[in-house]
Amino acid sequence: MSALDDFEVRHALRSRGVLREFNAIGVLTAADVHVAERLAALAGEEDELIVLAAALAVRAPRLGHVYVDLATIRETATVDSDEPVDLSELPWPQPEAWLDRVRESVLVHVGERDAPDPRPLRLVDSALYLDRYWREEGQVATDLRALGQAESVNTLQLDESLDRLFERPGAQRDAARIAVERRFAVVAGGPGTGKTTTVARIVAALAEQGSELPLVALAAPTGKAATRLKEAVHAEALRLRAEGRLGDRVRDELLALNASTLHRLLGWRPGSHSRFRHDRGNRLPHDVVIVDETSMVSLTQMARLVEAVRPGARLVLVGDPGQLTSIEAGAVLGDIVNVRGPGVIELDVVHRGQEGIKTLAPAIRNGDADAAIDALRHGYADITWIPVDVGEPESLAQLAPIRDGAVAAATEVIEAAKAGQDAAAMAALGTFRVLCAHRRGPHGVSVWTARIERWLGNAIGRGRWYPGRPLLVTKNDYGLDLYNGDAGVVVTTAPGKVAAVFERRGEPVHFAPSRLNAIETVYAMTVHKSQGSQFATAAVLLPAATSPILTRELLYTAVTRANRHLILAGTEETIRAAVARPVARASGLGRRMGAH
Ligand SMILES: Nc1ncnc2c1ncn2[C@@H]1O[C@H](COP(=O)(O)OP(=O)(O)OP(=O)(O)O)[C@@H](O)[C@H]1O
Repeated sequence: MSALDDFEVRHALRSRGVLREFNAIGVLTAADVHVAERLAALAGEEDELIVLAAALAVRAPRLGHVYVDLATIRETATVDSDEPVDLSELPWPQPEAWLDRVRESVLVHVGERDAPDPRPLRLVDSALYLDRYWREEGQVATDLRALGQAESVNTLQLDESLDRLFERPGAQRDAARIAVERRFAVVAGGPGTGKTTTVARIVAALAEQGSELPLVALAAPTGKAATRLKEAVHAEALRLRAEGRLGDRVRDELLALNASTLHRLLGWRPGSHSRFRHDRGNRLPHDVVIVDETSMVSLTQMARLVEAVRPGARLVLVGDPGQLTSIEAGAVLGDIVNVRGPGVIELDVVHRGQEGIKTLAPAIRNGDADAAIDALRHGYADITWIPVDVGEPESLAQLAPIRDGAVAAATEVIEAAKAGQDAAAMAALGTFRVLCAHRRGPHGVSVWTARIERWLGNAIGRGRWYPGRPLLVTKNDYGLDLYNGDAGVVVTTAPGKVAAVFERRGEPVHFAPSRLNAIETVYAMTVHKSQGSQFATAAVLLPAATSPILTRELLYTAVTRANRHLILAGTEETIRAAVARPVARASGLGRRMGAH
């Protein structure tokens, strides 16, 4: 029994009746119960049902929700298990009576009004928030509303810029117009719809507005996404100049742009998760802040960002609201896009990619399971569908395309690594990746990593740092400039010597293996971790249809990781279950921004 299990059991034994049952079945962790009991003890709250409500409010952000809806939690609660678990047997309180008691608690402020005395919980209708999240959500809504005003622009110049920068009218050109005309704009769209291409043209159009060059910040939640954004903007600048659609001055301005992680932009301070150098009292100096991959930005990160944007500056959020949301609480991009405010525009024409994936991805995103199954059955050259449950041992024989692909790609990586060809090894690394929903269990990353290593057999060298070992960084390391999700590979540098190679600004960078802290072998990775990356071939292994992690966003994110070829292993039942289950994150941002 692990220390954690031990703690769970010990805790369950100490807790009181109702909480103990919720803990035992897996709805509440020991930590949820512990925090709620501490809050109650400090305030002298003894009502067990209030402590239960508090523990569910603590649990919510752990699962990505901003609050718990006490009126519906009985129907919506799930536990992370491959097996279906019946939660209806739990002693759920009757919602009306429960809410009446919660409203009276000393732990709880009721309603939207600011209150002088701090209390840890906030109840708005039937939504129970940890006060911190209620404040952050309100702050983001207020700051975005304040930003969302129109700007005075030189319309003649803007028309001229847009006519020159865009070949034809369409959503991309509309997005650029909006981003110049308004201080807050959102450019939403799936992979290959031209979001990054449009960013370059937005900056160009803004630069052409005046003689003063605006100070532009490009940022993304991960280092990898930031690098990609910068490279795409530079490539677009060179292309536009070559086509005679951009002057030298603005081309140079675009080429001088760097991109950073959001953490870096805000001035992350060691030892602090939530405090940054730039905040409401010390705003960012930039005139324009552009954030890519915004679907991965949590409510807390967004709160820190929008308070740091100075009044009068512009904020442009770019991302794909169909993808998985941030690991932490909130579904900020989706909420903002759903409000459909005047600054929001969706790009829907896909300019890149293969026919099959281009047909399958929107079917999933639109929740059309029949169309998704049709696309899989159609026989497109870029899709291989293996309709089996990969958790069943007898399915292995049918998974030969995955074995062949994984072994071929890994062999190429190993050969390049042994020959000391770092760039070639990095390139081969991006040609194939197995993606799983879970980390553990028969459908999980651990089992598949071990399986691929077995398939490779003697091709893998001895020891931990064998040439060709594919690496994944699992924690941000600001000192080394390596970030969670960065992929690298071990390469021979001299006889008997190796280095871990990662890519920085398009160039291979070497690190001594001993300097790396949180690192894993990455023959397979979770779909969550793969967000923001694409692979020539992605082999997606779906979990059982009953897995609570299986959602529409997970399937959509997984299939859109494939650039040229998708191998999808999962039964029709599993695919239909995923498409039918959009992530329903409890979040009040849309309502508080003045939607519906
Ligand atoms: N209007 C257009 N006409 C033709 N090609 C386009 C157009 N817009 C973009 N493209 C091309 O489509 C490809 C994808 O564009 P881009 O990388 O900007 O998309 P994206 O939405 O940022 O996708 P991702 O998020 O996957 O990177 C690029 O090769 C780009 O040059």
